[in-house]
Amino acid sequence: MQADTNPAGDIFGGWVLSQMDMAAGICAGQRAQARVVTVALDGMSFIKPVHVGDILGVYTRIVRVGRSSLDVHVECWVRRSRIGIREKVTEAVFKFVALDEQGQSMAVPPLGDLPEYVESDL
Ligand SMILES: CCCCCCCCCCCCCCCC(=O)SCCNC(=O)CCNC(=O)[C@H](O)C(C)(C)COP(=O)(O)OP(=O)(O)OC[C@H]1O[C@@H](n2cnc3c(N)ncnc32)[C@H](O)[C@@H]1OP(=O)(O)O
Repeated sequence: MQADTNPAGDIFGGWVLSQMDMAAGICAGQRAQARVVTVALDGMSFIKPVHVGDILGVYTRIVRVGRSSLDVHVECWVRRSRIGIREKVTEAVFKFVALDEQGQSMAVPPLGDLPEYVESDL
C-alpha cells in the first residue's frame, strides 16, 4: 500500500487534513504575525474522495479573532484528473492560538497594526 493512499486507492483523509492544517496555520500566522499552534478542529467534513492525479486547492479565510485565538475556515477543492470538473472535497474550521517566544498565548494584533501587505490579503 502506498504511504498516502488508502486500500481503495484514494488519498488518505489524514494527508488532506495535514494540508489543511498547514494552509490554515500559514493564514493564522500571517494574521497574528507570530508562531501559531492548532488547538481545536470543528466541523471536519470529508465530502468527496480525493483521487490520485487530482489537483488539490486549499482555501483559507479567517472567520473569528479572539484575544489570542483565531478561527480559520478551510475548504479543499479538487480539479479531477488535472483537467476535469472542480468539486469541493472537504471543509472545517481550525482554531489556532498565537504564541510568544516563551510559548505563552499572546494577543493577536489589531488589523490596523498589521503591515500593509498582510491587511490587503485578509
Ligand atoms: C512571523 C510571521 C510568520 C507567519 C508564517 C507562519 C507560517 C506557519 C506555517 C506552519 C503552520 C503549521 C500549523 C500546524 C501547527 C501545529 O501542528 S501545532 C501542534 C499541535 N498543537 C499543539 O501542540 C498545541 C498544544 N496546546 C498548547 O500548547 C496550549 O493549549 C496553548 C496553545 C499554549 C494554550 O494554552 P492555555 O493555557 O489554554 O492558554 P490560554 O491563555 O488559557 O488560552 C489561550 C486561548 O486559547 C483558547 N483555547 C485553548 N485551548 C483551547 C481548546 N482546546 N479549544 C478551544 N480554545 C482553546 C482559549 O479560549 C484562549 O482563547 P482567547 O480568549 O485568548 O482568544
